[in-house]
Amino acid sequence: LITRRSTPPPPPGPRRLPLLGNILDMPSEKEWIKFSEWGQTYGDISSVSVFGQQMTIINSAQVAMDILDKKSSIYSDRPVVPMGGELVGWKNTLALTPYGERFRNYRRLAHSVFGSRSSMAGFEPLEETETHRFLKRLVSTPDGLQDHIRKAAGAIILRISHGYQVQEGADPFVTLADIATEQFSLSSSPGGFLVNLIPPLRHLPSWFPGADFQKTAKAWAETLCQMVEQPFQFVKQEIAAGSAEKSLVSILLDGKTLSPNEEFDVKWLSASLYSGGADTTVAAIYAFFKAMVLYPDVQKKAQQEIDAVVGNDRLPGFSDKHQLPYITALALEVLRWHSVAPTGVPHRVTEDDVHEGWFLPKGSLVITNIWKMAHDPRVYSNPMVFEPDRFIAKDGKKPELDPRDLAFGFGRRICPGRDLADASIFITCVMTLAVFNISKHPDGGEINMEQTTGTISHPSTFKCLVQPRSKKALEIIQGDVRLDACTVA
Ligand code: HEM
Repeated sequence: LITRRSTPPPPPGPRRLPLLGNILDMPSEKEWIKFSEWGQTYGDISSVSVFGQQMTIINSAQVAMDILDKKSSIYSDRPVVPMGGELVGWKNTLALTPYGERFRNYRRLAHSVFGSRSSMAGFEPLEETETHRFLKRLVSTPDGLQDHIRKAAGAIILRISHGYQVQEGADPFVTLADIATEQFSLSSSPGGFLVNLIPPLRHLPSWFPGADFQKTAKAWAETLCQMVEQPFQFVKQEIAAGSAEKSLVSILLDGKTLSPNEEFDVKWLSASLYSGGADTTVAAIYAFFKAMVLYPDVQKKAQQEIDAVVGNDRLPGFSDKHQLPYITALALEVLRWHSVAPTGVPHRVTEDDVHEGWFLPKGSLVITNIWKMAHDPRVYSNPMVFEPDRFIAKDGKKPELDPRDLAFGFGRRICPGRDLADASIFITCVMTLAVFNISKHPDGGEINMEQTTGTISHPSTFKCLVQPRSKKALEIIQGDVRLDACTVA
């Protein structure tokens, strides 16, 4: 007699066809919309099967915490990405590195340098300096808003990771990193390369018909290598010359003799910050500008708070934050209103698990629908509206859920740059609003809440006017940039 222990069912979801599973149900873009519909139909935890692989979709922050935080020891691996991860080599960066020894080391190192609010405080002068430079670029060429945001985000990350100060105009490291990041995005998308859907293809030699991707992989691996190597060598030279600014790399290298393995970790971890932190911050800051165009009353209220607390004869800084509750709430609302990483980054389960009666097999993926969590009417009132007041307790009403509890992901893979992102968003909002008015461009047309598809999603492009608030504001922008060296304890 054969007794078979029956396996519990997978979480509910659209009907799976024999062989095909749910391939035909899968959205080709903006997955978060379809995933939200499945949430409505099947509940906060649902699942589909694609090429025999189960994908469990979580539509509520509470469920994500119950699974990814509380059972983090088995929910912290990443999927294998044949093209981007294996062939091009991005699996050496933190975001794609498998759960294991190297992963733990990366996280430990990252935490030691900027993993807490207090360690981040050492980078605040640098954030203020780079943001002031951003204001200067903006006043001289307001039409270049998107480029200026990108430059400022890259400048902050490269200073924190490598103590490198970007050049005005085209900067070689920023250009290189942006090319590599674009190649990452292309090489990790499931639809972009067949080898990502049919992994055994990765063993085809490059001369084989249809295996052109091998040549592309080689070229992109070279770009990635340059992106990792060049800034790292820069720090080594600076240390040798005695002129290194404090940065993640200089702190971890200075005065120590590292084994090749340890050096590998410092090198790849530092490069991981740019790919994880530049484009994400850009998307959030651009969303801030869009929100200010769409919500002039919010802008006015924010400026009134700055004027009352800071006055009009200096730029605000981090030291003013505790007196600026509305701006603090506004920065949180930026994070909630526009989901930078709408479907997070997939986690991979390393052991069979049963959650509330549903089966999540070893090797299956878990996707967090962060967009839905941030726009869930059960959690946020009028979720599509930009409304900072939701985060301020008033008349006995408690503030709504802090979006930092969901926007940065979950469990042991939670974004290690969250305090840095938080700081960058706050300082850009407050410094910009202190000296600029942001308004609709006369030939800007209709502005909507559209956002681009992809792991990192940007607000759709729009035109706006960015004008100094007064003559005095212009003087402040054009004043000297405080050149505080970074003071990392
Ligand atoms: C608004 C800005 C940002 C948002 C919304 C954001 C969001 C996220 C999310 C959702 C994840 C995936 C978490 C998970 O797997 O559950 C993540 C991972 C990551 N983020 Fe961020 N992030 C931001 C800024 C940054 C910054 C500034 C840095 C670097 C300094 C950074 C570095 C990383 C890295 C390296 C990972 C991979 C972590 C791992 O796999 O262990 N991020 N981020």
